[in-house]
Amino acid sequence: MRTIESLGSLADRTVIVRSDLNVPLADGVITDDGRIRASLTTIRELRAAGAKVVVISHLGRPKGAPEARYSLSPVAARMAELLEAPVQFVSETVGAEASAAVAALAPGDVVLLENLRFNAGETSSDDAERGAFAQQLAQLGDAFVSDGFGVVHRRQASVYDLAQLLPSAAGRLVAAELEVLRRLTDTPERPYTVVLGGSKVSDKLGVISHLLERVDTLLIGGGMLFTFLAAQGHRVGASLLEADQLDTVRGYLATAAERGVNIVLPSDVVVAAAFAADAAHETVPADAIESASFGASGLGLDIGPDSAAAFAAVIAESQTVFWNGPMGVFEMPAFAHGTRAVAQALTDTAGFTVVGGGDSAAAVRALGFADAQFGHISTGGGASLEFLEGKALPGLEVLA
Ligand SMILES: Nc1ncnc2c1ncn2[C@@H]1O[C@H](COP(=O)(O)OP(=O)(O)O)[C@@H](O)[C@H]1O
Ligand SMILES: O=C(OP(=O)(O)O)[C@H](O)COP(=O)(O)O
Repeated sequence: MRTIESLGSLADRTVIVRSDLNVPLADGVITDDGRIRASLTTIRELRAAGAKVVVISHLGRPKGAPEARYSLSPVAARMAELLEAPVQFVSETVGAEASAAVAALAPGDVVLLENLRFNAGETSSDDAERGAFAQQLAQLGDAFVSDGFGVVHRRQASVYDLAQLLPSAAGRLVAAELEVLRRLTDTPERPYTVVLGGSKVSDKLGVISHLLERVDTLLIGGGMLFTFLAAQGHRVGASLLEADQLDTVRGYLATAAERGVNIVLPSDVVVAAAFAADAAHETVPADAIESASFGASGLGLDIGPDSAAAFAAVIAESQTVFWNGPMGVFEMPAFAHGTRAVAQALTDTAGFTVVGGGDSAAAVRALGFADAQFGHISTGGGASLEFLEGKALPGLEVLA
Protein backbone atom coordinates (compact mmCIF):
# COMPACT_ATOMS: atom_id res chain seq x y z
CA MET A 1 0.00 0.00 0.00
CA ARG A 2 1.30 3.44 -0.89
CA THR A 3 2.47 5.45 2.11
CA ILE A 4 2.68 9.22 2.59
CA GLU A 5 6.35 9.10 1.49
CA SER A 6 5.21 8.11 -2.02
CA LEU A 7 3.63 11.55 -2.43
CA GLY A 8 7.05 13.26 -2.39
CA SER A 9 7.57 16.69 -0.88
CA LEU A 10 4.34 18.12 0.52
CA ALA A 11 5.66 21.61 1.21
CA ASP A 12 3.18 24.19 -0.02
CA ARG A 13 0.88 21.51 -1.49
CA THR A 14 -2.81 21.24 -0.67
CA VAL A 15 -3.46 17.79 0.75
CA ILE A 16 -6.97 16.41 1.22
CA VAL A 17 -7.19 14.03 4.19
CA ARG A 18 -10.20 11.70 4.45
CA SER A 19 -10.58 11.04 8.18
CA ASP A 20 -13.36 9.22 10.03
CA LEU A 21 -14.56 11.86 12.49
CA ASN A 22 -17.89 10.11 13.02
CA VAL A 23 -17.98 10.64 16.78
CA PRO A 24 -20.92 10.03 19.11
CA LEU A 25 -22.85 13.20 20.03
CA ALA A 26 -25.46 13.81 22.72
CA ASP A 27 -27.35 17.12 22.39
CA GLY A 28 -24.57 18.46 20.17
CA VAL A 29 -21.82 17.56 22.66
CA ILE A 30 -19.11 15.05 21.68
CA THR A 31 -19.28 12.14 24.13
CA ASP A 32 -16.12 10.38 22.92
CA ASP A 33 -13.35 12.10 20.94
CA GLY A 34 -11.32 8.95 20.24
CA ARG A 35 -11.70 9.20 16.48
CA ILE A 36 -10.59 12.85 16.48
CA ARG A 37 -7.50 11.97 18.54
CA ALA A 38 -6.75 9.05 16.21
CA SER A 39 -6.80 11.39 13.19
CA LEU A 40 -4.16 13.73 14.60
CA THR A 41 -0.96 11.77 13.87
CA THR A 42 -1.40 12.18 10.13
CA ILE A 43 -2.67 15.77 10.33
CA ARG A 44 0.26 16.82 12.53
CA GLU A 45 2.72 15.18 10.18
CA LEU A 46 1.25 16.91 7.13
CA ARG A 47 1.33 20.29 8.88
CA ALA A 48 4.94 19.75 9.89
CA ALA A 49 5.77 18.94 6.26
CA GLY A 50 4.40 22.34 5.22
CA ALA A 51 1.19 21.09 3.61
CA LYS A 52 -2.09 23.00 3.52
CA VAL A 53 -4.44 20.47 5.08
CA VAL A 54 -8.06 20.01 3.98
CA VAL A 55 -9.82 17.49 6.24
CA ILE A 56 -13.00 15.77 5.03
CA SER A 57 -15.27 13.35 6.89
CA HIS A 58 -18.83 12.11 7.31
CA LEU A 59 -20.82 12.13 10.55
CA GLY A 60 -23.77 9.81 11.05
CA ARG A 61 -26.04 8.81 8.21
CA PRO A 62 -27.78 11.92 6.82
CA LYS A 63 -29.57 11.20 3.56
CA GLY A 64 -27.69 13.36 1.05
CA ALA A 65 -28.93 16.74 2.34
CA PRO A 66 -27.88 19.03 5.20
CA GLU A 67 -29.24 18.27 8.69
CA ALA A 68 -28.02 20.48 11.52
CA ARG A 69 -27.66 17.62 14.00
CA TYR A 70 -25.07 15.97 11.75
CA SER A 71 -22.87 19.05 11.30
CA LEU A 72 -19.13 18.57 11.82
CA SER A 73 -18.89 22.02 13.40
CA PRO A 74 -18.40 20.71 17.00
CA VAL A 75 -15.71 18.38 15.69
CA ALA A 76 -13.70 21.29 14.26
CA ALA A 77 -13.75 23.01 17.66
CA ARG A 78 -12.58 19.87 19.46
CA MET A 79 -9.91 19.17 16.85
CA ALA A 80 -8.52 22.69 17.30
CA GLU A 81 -8.26 22.13 21.07
CA LEU A 82 -6.47 18.81 20.65
CA LEU A 83 -4.20 20.11 17.89
CA GLU A 84 -3.53 23.33 19.82
CA ALA A 85 -3.89 25.17 16.52
CA PRO A 86 -6.78 26.80 14.67
CA VAL A 87 -9.05 24.54 12.62
CA GLN A 88 -11.23 26.57 10.32
CA PHE A 89 -14.70 25.10 9.75
CA VAL A 90 -16.45 25.62 6.40
CA SER A 91 -20.20 25.04 6.35
CA GLU A 92 -20.23 23.34 2.95
CA THR A 93 -18.21 20.51 1.44
CA VAL A 94 -17.88 21.74 -2.13
CA GLY A 95 -18.81 25.06 -3.68
CA ALA A 96 -17.59 28.65 -3.79
CA GLU A 97 -17.16 29.03 -0.03
CA ALA A 98 -15.14 25.81 0.29
CA SER A 99 -12.95 26.71 -2.71
CA ALA A 100 -12.27 30.20 -1.34
CA ALA A 101 -11.35 28.86 2.10
CA VAL A 102 -8.96 26.32 0.60
CA ALA A 103 -7.39 28.93 -1.71
CA ALA A 104 -6.67 31.14 1.28
CA LEU A 105 -4.76 28.45 3.22
CA ALA A 106 -1.11 28.97 4.16
CA PRO A 107 1.33 26.07 4.75
CA GLY A 108 0.46 24.36 8.04
CA ASP A 109 -3.14 25.64 8.09
CA VAL A 110 -6.01 23.19 8.64
CA VAL A 111 -9.56 23.47 7.37
CA LEU A 112 -12.42 21.02 8.08
CA LEU A 113 -15.20 20.92 5.49
CA GLU A 114 -18.83 20.13 6.33
CA ASN A 115 -20.21 16.57 6.41
CA LEU A 116 -19.57 14.76 3.10
CA ARG A 117 -22.91 12.93 3.39
CA PHE A 118 -24.85 16.19 3.04
CA ASN A 119 -24.12 15.57 -0.65
CA ALA A 120 -26.02 12.76 -2.37
CA GLY A 121 -22.98 11.94 -4.53
CA GLU A 122 -20.94 10.73 -1.55
CA THR A 123 -22.84 7.49 -0.94
CA SER A 124 -24.57 7.09 -4.31
CA SER A 125 -24.57 3.60 -5.83
CA ASP A 126 -24.52 5.28 -9.26
CA ASP A 127 -20.89 5.39 -10.42
CA ALA A 128 -21.39 8.56 -12.46
CA GLU A 129 -23.05 10.49 -9.64
CA ARG A 130 -20.36 9.39 -7.17
CA GLY A 131 -17.62 10.16 -9.68
CA ALA A 132 -18.95 13.66 -10.33
CA PHE A 133 -18.88 14.45 -6.60
CA ALA A 134 -15.37 13.01 -6.31
CA GLN A 135 -14.29 15.32 -9.18
CA GLN A 136 -15.56 18.31 -7.22
CA LEU A 137 -13.62 17.16 -4.16
CA ALA A 138 -10.47 16.55 -6.22
CA GLN A 139 -10.49 20.17 -7.37
CA LEU A 140 -9.84 21.21 -3.78
CA GLY A 141 -6.35 19.68 -3.54
CA ASP A 142 -3.40 18.21 -5.33
CA ALA A 143 -2.79 15.09 -3.22
CA PHE A 144 -5.01 12.74 -1.21
CA VAL A 145 -4.34 10.89 2.03
CA SER A 146 -6.86 8.22 2.97
CA ASP A 147 -6.86 7.94 6.77
CA GLY A 148 -10.46 7.15 7.70
CA PHE A 149 -9.97 3.52 8.66
CA GLY A 150 -13.61 3.25 9.78
CA VAL A 151 -14.79 3.76 6.18
CA VAL A 152 -12.28 1.80 4.08
CA HIS A 153 -14.97 -0.86 3.55
CA ARG A 154 -17.24 1.71 1.87
CA ARG A 155 -17.24 2.23 -1.91
CA GLN A 156 -17.97 5.94 -1.46
CA ALA A 157 -16.81 9.03 -3.35
CA SER A 158 -14.37 10.33 -0.73
CA VAL A 159 -12.96 6.87 0.00
CA TYR A 160 -12.87 5.06 -3.34
CA ASP A 161 -13.34 7.44 -6.29
CA LEU A 162 -11.30 10.39 -5.01
CA ALA A 163 -8.25 8.17 -4.44
CA GLN A 164 -8.21 7.48 -8.17
CA LEU A 165 -8.27 11.15 -9.18
CA LEU A 166 -5.26 12.48 -7.24
CA PRO A 167 -1.85 11.13 -6.20
CA SER A 168 -2.98 9.17 -3.15
CA ALA A 169 -1.63 7.26 -0.17
CA ALA A 170 -2.72 5.62 3.07
CA GLY A 171 -2.39 7.74 6.17
CA ARG A 172 -0.71 6.71 9.42
CA LEU A 173 -3.92 5.58 11.15
CA VAL A 174 -4.88 3.25 8.31
CA ALA A 175 -1.36 1.81 8.26
CA ALA A 176 -1.28 1.33 12.04
CA GLU A 177 -4.72 -0.33 12.14
CA LEU A 178 -3.77 -2.80 9.42
CA GLU A 179 -0.54 -3.72 11.13
CA VAL A 180 -2.41 -4.78 14.28
CA LEU A 181 -5.35 -6.43 12.53
CA ARG A 182 -2.98 -8.57 10.44
CA ARG A 183 -2.10 -10.33 13.70
CA LEU A 184 -5.68 -11.61 13.70
CA THR A 185 -5.78 -12.69 10.06
CA ASP A 186 -2.31 -14.22 9.77
CA THR A 187 -1.91 -16.55 12.74
CA PRO A 188 -4.49 -15.94 15.45
CA GLU A 189 -3.71 -17.92 18.58
CA ARG A 190 -6.54 -20.30 19.43
CA PRO A 191 -9.14 -20.47 20.81
CA TYR A 192 -10.21 -17.45 18.70
CA THR A 193 -13.48 -15.82 19.78
CA VAL A 194 -15.41 -13.05 18.04
CA VAL A 195 -18.07 -11.14 19.98
CA LEU A 196 -20.72 -9.42 17.85
CA GLY A 197 -23.37 -6.95 18.92
CA GLY A 198 -24.43 -3.40 18.13
CA SER A 199 -27.22 -2.08 15.98
CA LYS A 200 -25.88 -2.16 12.40
CA VAL A 201 -27.35 -5.62 12.09
CA SER A 202 -27.96 -5.82 8.34
CA ASP A 203 -24.40 -4.57 7.68
CA LYS A 204 -22.79 -7.06 9.98
CA LEU A 205 -24.79 -10.26 9.58
CA GLY A 206 -23.05 -10.82 6.26
CA VAL A 207 -19.60 -11.14 7.81
CA ILE A 208 -20.68 -14.17 9.82
CA SER A 209 -20.49 -16.65 6.95
CA HIS A 210 -16.80 -15.83 6.45
CA LEU A 211 -16.03 -15.65 10.15
CA LEU A 212 -17.36 -19.20 10.54
CA GLU A 213 -14.36 -20.34 8.47
CA ARG A 214 -11.93 -18.63 10.81
CA VAL A 215 -13.08 -18.57 14.42
CA ASP A 216 -13.74 -21.15 17.13
CA THR A 217 -16.56 -19.34 18.91
CA LEU A 218 -19.00 -16.55 18.07
CA LEU A 219 -20.78 -14.79 20.93
CA ILE A 220 -23.88 -12.94 19.75
CA GLY A 221 -25.36 -10.05 21.74
CA GLY A 222 -26.65 -6.52 21.11
CA GLY A 223 -29.25 -5.82 18.46
CA MET A 224 -27.91 -8.79 16.50
CA LEU A 225 -29.21 -11.45 18.86
CA PHE A 226 -32.93 -11.08 18.14
CA THR A 227 -32.62 -12.13 14.52
CA PHE A 228 -30.91 -15.31 15.78
CA LEU A 229 -33.62 -15.95 18.37
CA ALA A 230 -36.33 -15.37 15.76
CA ALA A 231 -34.50 -17.73 13.37
CA GLN A 232 -34.78 -20.39 16.08
CA GLY A 233 -38.53 -19.80 16.19
CA HIS A 234 -38.76 -17.57 19.26
CA ARG A 235 -40.84 -14.42 19.51
CA VAL A 236 -38.81 -11.25 20.18
CA GLY A 237 -41.50 -8.61 20.92
CA ALA A 238 -40.60 -5.22 19.46
CA SER A 239 -36.81 -5.82 19.58
CA LEU A 240 -34.52 -4.96 16.68
CA LEU A 241 -35.15 -7.59 14.01
CA GLU A 242 -34.01 -8.17 10.42
CA ALA A 243 -37.07 -10.17 9.38
CA ASP A 244 -35.77 -10.82 5.86
CA GLN A 245 -32.57 -12.43 7.19
CA LEU A 246 -34.12 -15.35 9.07
CA ASP A 247 -33.27 -17.97 6.44
CA THR A 248 -29.74 -16.62 6.13
CA VAL A 249 -29.26 -16.86 9.88
CA ARG A 250 -30.67 -20.42 9.92
CA GLY A 251 -28.01 -21.19 7.30
CA TYR A 252 -25.30 -19.78 9.60
CA LEU A 253 -26.52 -21.92 12.49
CA ALA A 254 -26.45 -25.04 10.29
CA THR A 255 -22.97 -24.24 8.91
CA ALA A 256 -21.63 -23.58 12.39
CA ALA A 257 -22.95 -26.95 13.59
CA GLU A 258 -21.31 -28.72 10.60
CA ARG A 259 -17.98 -27.02 11.13
CA GLY A 260 -17.90 -27.38 14.90
CA VAL A 261 -17.97 -23.61 15.43
CA ASN A 262 -19.68 -22.69 18.65
CA ILE A 263 -22.31 -19.94 18.20
CA VAL A 264 -23.32 -18.85 21.70
CA LEU A 265 -26.61 -17.00 22.04
CA PRO A 266 -27.75 -15.33 25.25
CA SER A 267 -29.87 -17.44 27.61
CA ASP A 268 -31.46 -14.37 29.21
CA VAL A 269 -32.35 -10.88 28.00
CA VAL A 270 -33.23 -7.56 29.68
CA VAL A 271 -36.56 -6.47 28.21
CA ALA A 272 -37.85 -2.89 28.56
CA ALA A 273 -41.25 -1.25 28.20
CA ALA A 274 -39.79 1.48 25.95
CA PHE A 275 -36.54 2.74 24.44
CA ALA A 276 -35.81 5.10 27.33
CA ALA A 277 -33.27 5.34 30.14
CA ASP A 278 -35.96 5.21 32.83
CA ALA A 279 -38.15 2.54 31.20
CA ALA A 280 -39.46 -0.30 33.35
CA HIS A 281 -37.48 -3.47 32.61
CA GLU A 282 -37.30 -7.15 33.51
CA THR A 283 -34.85 -9.98 32.90
CA VAL A 284 -36.48 -12.97 31.21
CA PRO A 285 -35.33 -16.15 29.46
CA ALA A 286 -34.20 -15.39 25.90
CA ASP A 287 -36.73 -17.85 24.49
CA ALA A 288 -39.61 -16.14 26.33
CA ILE A 289 -39.12 -12.41 25.68
CA GLU A 290 -42.86 -11.82 25.45
CA SER A 291 -43.35 -13.38 28.92
CA ALA A 292 -42.20 -10.04 30.37
CA SER A 293 -45.01 -7.74 31.58
CA PHE A 294 -44.78 -5.72 28.36
CA GLY A 295 -45.83 -8.65 26.15
CA ALA A 296 -45.29 -8.18 22.42
CA SER A 297 -44.37 -4.50 22.87
CA GLY A 298 -41.27 -5.29 25.01
CA LEU A 299 -37.85 -4.34 23.65
CA GLY A 300 -34.73 -6.38 24.34
CA LEU A 301 -32.12 -3.79 25.28
CA ASP A 302 -29.35 -5.86 26.92
CA ILE A 303 -28.16 -9.40 27.47
CA GLY A 304 -29.03 -10.73 30.92
CA PRO A 305 -26.63 -11.53 33.81
CA ASP A 306 -26.47 -15.30 33.13
CA SER A 307 -25.54 -14.64 29.50
CA ALA A 308 -22.94 -12.06 30.51
CA ALA A 309 -21.35 -14.62 32.87
CA ALA A 310 -21.39 -17.29 30.16
CA PHE A 311 -19.80 -14.90 27.63
CA ALA A 312 -17.14 -13.92 30.19
CA ALA A 313 -16.30 -17.59 30.79
CA VAL A 314 -15.71 -18.17 27.05
CA ILE A 315 -13.59 -15.02 26.81
CA ALA A 316 -11.49 -16.11 29.80
CA GLU A 317 -10.53 -19.30 27.93
CA SER A 318 -9.70 -17.52 24.63
CA GLN A 319 -6.24 -16.63 23.35
CA THR A 320 -7.56 -14.17 20.76
CA VAL A 321 -10.72 -12.07 21.11
CA PHE A 322 -12.19 -9.56 18.65
CA TRP A 323 -15.23 -7.62 19.82
CA ASN A 324 -17.46 -5.35 17.76
CA GLY A 325 -20.78 -3.95 18.86
CA PRO A 326 -22.05 -3.18 22.37
CA MET A 327 -24.05 -5.96 24.08
CA GLY A 328 -26.88 -3.56 24.84
CA VAL A 329 -27.92 0.07 24.80
CA PHE A 330 -24.95 0.98 27.00
CA GLU A 331 -25.70 4.72 26.69
CA MET A 332 -28.49 4.07 29.25
CA PRO A 333 -27.05 2.79 32.57
CA ALA A 334 -29.89 0.29 33.09
CA PHE A 335 -28.85 -1.49 29.88
CA ALA A 336 -25.05 -1.25 30.17
CA HIS A 337 -24.39 -4.33 32.33
CA GLY A 338 -23.77 -6.80 29.50
CA THR A 339 -21.36 -4.44 27.74
CA ARG A 340 -19.53 -3.78 31.01
CA ALA A 341 -19.24 -7.52 31.74
CA VAL A 342 -17.79 -8.26 28.30
CA ALA A 343 -15.36 -5.34 28.56
CA GLN A 344 -14.27 -6.56 31.99
CA ALA A 345 -13.76 -10.08 30.65
CA LEU A 346 -11.56 -8.76 27.84
CA THR A 347 -9.41 -6.84 30.29
CA ASP A 348 -9.11 -9.93 32.55
CA THR A 349 -8.01 -12.44 29.90
CA ALA A 350 -4.36 -13.07 29.16
CA GLY A 351 -5.16 -13.40 25.45
CA PHE A 352 -4.77 -10.77 22.72
CA THR A 353 -7.87 -8.56 22.67
CA VAL A 354 -9.13 -6.11 20.04
CA VAL A 355 -12.17 -3.87 20.44
CA GLY A 356 -13.40 -2.40 17.14
CA GLY A 357 -15.99 0.22 16.25
CA GLY A 358 -16.88 3.80 17.02
CA ASP A 359 -19.56 2.96 19.58
CA SER A 360 -17.74 -0.04 21.04
CA ALA A 361 -14.64 2.06 21.68
CA ALA A 362 -16.81 4.84 23.11
CA ALA A 363 -18.59 2.28 25.30
CA VAL A 364 -15.47 0.89 26.96
CA ARG A 365 -14.21 4.40 27.67
CA ALA A 366 -17.60 5.60 28.95
CA LEU A 367 -17.70 2.60 31.30
CA GLY A 368 -14.39 3.64 32.81
CA PHE A 369 -11.94 1.29 31.08
CA ALA A 370 -8.61 2.61 29.78
CA ASP A 371 -7.39 2.03 26.22
CA ALA A 372 -4.25 0.37 27.61
CA GLN A 373 -6.34 -2.43 29.17
CA PHE A 374 -6.98 -3.83 25.69
CA GLY A 375 -4.53 -5.16 23.11
CA HIS A 376 -5.87 -2.68 20.55
CA ILE A 377 -8.85 -0.38 20.16
CA SER A 378 -9.70 -0.06 16.50
CA THR A 379 -11.49 3.00 15.16
CA GLY A 380 -13.45 0.86 12.68
CA GLY A 381 -16.10 -1.74 13.51
CA GLY A 382 -17.54 -2.73 10.15
CA ALA A 383 -14.17 -2.04 8.49
CA SER A 384 -12.21 -4.29 10.84
CA LEU A 385 -14.84 -7.04 10.63
CA GLU A 386 -14.71 -7.02 6.84
CA PHE A 387 -10.91 -7.00 6.99
CA LEU A 388 -11.00 -10.04 9.30
CA GLU A 389 -13.28 -11.77 6.80
CA GLY A 390 -10.37 -11.64 4.38
CA LYS A 391 -12.30 -9.46 1.94
CA ALA A 392 -10.64 -6.94 -0.42
CA LEU A 393 -11.80 -3.55 0.86
CA PRO A 394 -12.52 -0.87 -1.79
CA GLY A 395 -10.76 1.91 0.13
CA LEU A 396 -7.58 -0.16 0.48
CA GLU A 397 -7.56 -1.63 -3.01
CA VAL A 398 -7.32 1.84 -4.53
CA LEU A 399 -4.17 2.55 -2.50
CA ALA A 400 -2.29 -0.53 -3.71
N1 LIG B 1 -30.51 -4.55 21.90
C1 LIG B 1 -30.26 -3.41 21.27
N2 LIG B 1 -31.26 -2.70 20.69
C2 LIG B 1 -31.01 -1.53 20.06
N3 LIG B 1 -29.78 -0.97 19.96
C3 LIG B 1 -28.75 -1.63 20.52
C4 LIG B 1 -28.94 -2.87 21.19
N4 LIG B 1 -27.73 -3.28 21.64
C5 LIG B 1 -26.84 -2.34 21.28
N5 LIG B 1 -27.43 -1.34 20.61
C6 LIG B 1 -26.84 -0.08 20.10
O1 LIG B 1 -25.85 -0.37 19.15
C7 LIG B 1 -25.13 0.83 18.94
C8 LIG B 1 -23.76 0.55 18.39
O2 LIG B 1 -23.87 -0.27 17.24
P1 LIG B 1 -22.79 -0.27 16.06
O3 LIG B 1 -22.78 1.04 15.36
O4 LIG B 1 -23.12 -1.49 15.24
O5 LIG B 1 -21.42 -0.48 16.84
P2 LIG B 1 -19.94 0.07 16.48
O6 LIG B 1 -20.02 1.56 16.24
O7 LIG B 1 -19.10 -0.28 17.67
O8 LIG B 1 -19.52 -0.67 15.24
C9 LIG B 1 -25.13 1.54 20.30
O9 LIG B 1 -25.55 2.87 20.11
C10 LIG B 1 -26.11 0.72 21.14
O10 LIG B 1 -27.01 1.52 21.87
O1 LIG C 1 -19.04 4.38 12.59
C1 LIG C 1 -18.55 3.79 11.64
O2 LIG C 1 -18.49 2.44 11.55
P1 LIG C 1 -18.68 1.39 12.78
O3 LIG C 1 -19.99 1.71 13.50
O4 LIG C 1 -18.76 0.07 12.06
O5 LIG C 1 -17.47 1.51 13.66
C2 LIG C 1 -17.91 4.50 10.48
O6 LIG C 1 -17.85 5.90 10.70
C3 LIG C 1 -18.63 4.16 9.18
O7 LIG C 1 -19.93 4.67 9.22
P2 LIG C 1 -21.07 3.97 8.30
O8 LIG C 1 -21.30 2.57 8.86
O9 LIG C 1 -22.28 4.87 8.45
O10 LIG C 1 -20.54 3.93 6.89
